[in-house]
Amino acid sequence: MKTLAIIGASGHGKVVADAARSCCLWKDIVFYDDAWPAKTRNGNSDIVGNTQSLLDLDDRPDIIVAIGNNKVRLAKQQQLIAVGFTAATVVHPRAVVSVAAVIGSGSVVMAGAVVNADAVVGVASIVNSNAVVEHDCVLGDAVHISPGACLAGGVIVGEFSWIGIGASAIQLKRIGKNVKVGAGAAVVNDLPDGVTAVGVPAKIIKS
Ligand SMILES: CC(=O)SCCNC(=O)CCNC(=O)[C@H](O)C(C)(C)COP(=O)(O)OP(=O)(O)OC[C@H]1O[C@@H](n2cnc3c(N)ncnc32)[C@H](O)[C@@H]1OP(=O)(O)O
Repeated sequence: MKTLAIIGASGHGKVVADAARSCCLWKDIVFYDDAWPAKTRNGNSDIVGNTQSLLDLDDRPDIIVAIGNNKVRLAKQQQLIAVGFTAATVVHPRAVVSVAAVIGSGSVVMAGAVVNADAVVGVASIVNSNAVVEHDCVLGDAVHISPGACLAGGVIVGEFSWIGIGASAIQLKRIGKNVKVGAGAAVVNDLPDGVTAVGVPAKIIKS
């Protein structure tokens, strides 16, 4: 068994650590954060180094980046993969993921989440607690589906988009890249790249 290094000693990182511990796939789970050595603890866990400390290791752990910002998370994952690290995929044992779904490397699926048949989740993505990604959805890289958000069948979400807590999208809608869907919104129309949409039904408030 290898060690899992979680990069990003954040609240999200704590939840990733809990999910990873529940998987029992790693002998040890440790945090790295560029705020180290000024910051040495994340909740009840030690932060053992920063990115440079990780790069200096001879015995390389698996990595998972737990940085909330979608673009920063993917960039950090790509930086580490480029020098030979392997990005783990963490699926909480109380998530339900279809055998016919694909979860990209470095992505996490939290407790209570459902990813149904033929759904595709890109790399470095977050399917957060109790979120639902229905059958045939296609999520780009570095997407975040917040807790309790629900995507009906066949929804497409572009890279770097963030679906807010408790939001939903009806079937077959296309949500572009770099989109923010506000907490509690209901997406009933396609959304173009780069917009922020809120409300029920979701309306664009920023482009
Ligand atoms: C485990 C975790 O914690 S995961 C994280 C979960 N968190 C979330 O899901 C948060 C989702 N984020 C939101 O909903 C945000 O409010 C966003 C991204 C939609 C908008 O954020 P900002 O771009 O900063 O917009 P801002 O706060 O300036 O609000 C702009 C307007 O939209 C309104 N608004 C913002 N969010 C919403 C919303 N979810 N629903 C309805 N109206 C909203 C504001 O009241 C404001 O209205 P006003 O201009 O009449 O005053």
